[in-house]
Amino acid sequence: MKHQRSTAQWREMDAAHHLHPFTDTASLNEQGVRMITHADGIYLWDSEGNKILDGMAGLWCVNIGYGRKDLPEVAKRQMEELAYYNTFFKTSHPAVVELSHLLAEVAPKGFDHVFYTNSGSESVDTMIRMVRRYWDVKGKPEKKTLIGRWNGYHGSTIGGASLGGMSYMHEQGDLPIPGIVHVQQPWHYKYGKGMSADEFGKLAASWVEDKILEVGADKVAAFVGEPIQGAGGVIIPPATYWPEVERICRKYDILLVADEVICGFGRTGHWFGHQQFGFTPDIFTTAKGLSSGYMPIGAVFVNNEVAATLAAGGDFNHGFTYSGHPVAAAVAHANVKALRDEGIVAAVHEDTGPYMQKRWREAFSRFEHVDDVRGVGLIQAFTLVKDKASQTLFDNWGEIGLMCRDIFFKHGLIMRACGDHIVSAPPLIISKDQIDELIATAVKCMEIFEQQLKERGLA
Ligand SMILES: Cc1ncc(COP(=O)(O)O)c(CNc2cccc(C(=O)O)c2)c1O
Repeated sequence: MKHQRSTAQWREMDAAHHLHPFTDTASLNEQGVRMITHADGIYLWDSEGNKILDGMAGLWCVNIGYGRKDLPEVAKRQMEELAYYNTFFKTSHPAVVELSHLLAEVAPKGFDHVFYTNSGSESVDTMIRMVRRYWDVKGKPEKKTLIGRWNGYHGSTIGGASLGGMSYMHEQGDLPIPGIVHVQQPWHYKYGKGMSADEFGKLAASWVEDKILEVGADKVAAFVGEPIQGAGGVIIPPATYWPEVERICRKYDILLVADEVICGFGRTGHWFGHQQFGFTPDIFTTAKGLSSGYMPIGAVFVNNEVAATLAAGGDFNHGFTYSGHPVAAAVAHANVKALRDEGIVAAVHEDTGPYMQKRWREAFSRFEHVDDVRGVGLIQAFTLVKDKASQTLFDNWGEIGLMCRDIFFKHGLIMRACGDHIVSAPPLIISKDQIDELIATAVKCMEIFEQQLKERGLA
């Protein structure tokens, strides 16, 4: 597409009008934005013609890869046929019905009902309201408290940001709202020194039981967690953690919610992350991979018992103008159908996922300032450490991570620094050759990074 402006003009206009998310606007406007103009497969191009390997699938969301020809066609046809109608007041439309039917097919058994939103945050806030409504209908209205984890991420709405455990978000806007509490995250490397993975998984799960007893089981509505904490730095719990959390939730009659916004739709090699970890939630929230980012849409999956309970309560007074938006639903349907029928999720499980995990561990375990090299499917990470032998982290958590991320960016590779964790979650269509390309570039960058650490006297 011929662009009518120069990068400089775009930068000037962006600085003049555009407020960016999670951004120090003044600092950004000093340097100017990078204008991403188009993308294909796993690659992006900026307005200067630079080609970039997107090791983060946008924001963990472009599962099907960029540049699909089918999805725009589907959007065009749907927009021409029915660009919008709502799903309030006893109305529906073919696109959202077909999507709902397909989602029930790919969801685990017993999840036949979905509620639609426009984002992960809206899915989380919908879940909060659903959970509290569920207990109202059950005649236990005092069961209102939700338990999340420190360093969990559940979005930026008041509810999502409260349920998340990012203190720097709580400080802005007087969060968390009442009725939301947190337990420590199941980060073995930091909190389980000297313990086996199995032992630490059980210990971390016991923190949930401690919190339930502290609040009072009769007051606790749900426990909410990401199967793998994404924005928190790809914190992968030990195998014993989630089954133990599920046992505890069943013991105290507390709903178990999985936030699958990142882990959902094939990221771990399973359709949903909870299947990777062998637990069954009552509700799970999704967005991102549902449409691969081609259209904003989220969906809350509820099991049949929760659905029946909500239905028994009459009107559930919640919903959005664009809940089940026809174009978003049609695109999501085509996306999910392709993830299934093109064998993309299956390939992550059987082929590219194991390949990535093998190459990732081989490539990064040898670096002096890298430890806890980890991953499953096509979500992987490692932690930058000051001293590997003593498992000592760097001071000023996050500074070193940004330094490392900038080196990747300079060499045409997008990886994410979450604190001093370096994480990657590429589009699920990445080939083995492209995995080799990602790893080779990242290794070169890590060599430069460790050289810079020495030159700056940081290690
Ligand atoms: C687990 C989880 N739950 C909810 C949300 C909120 O989704 P929306 O953004 O669509 O409202 C998320 C989103 N995750 C997310 C969003 C933006 C940036 C980053 C990052 O890692 O930099 C991560 C998420 O990862």
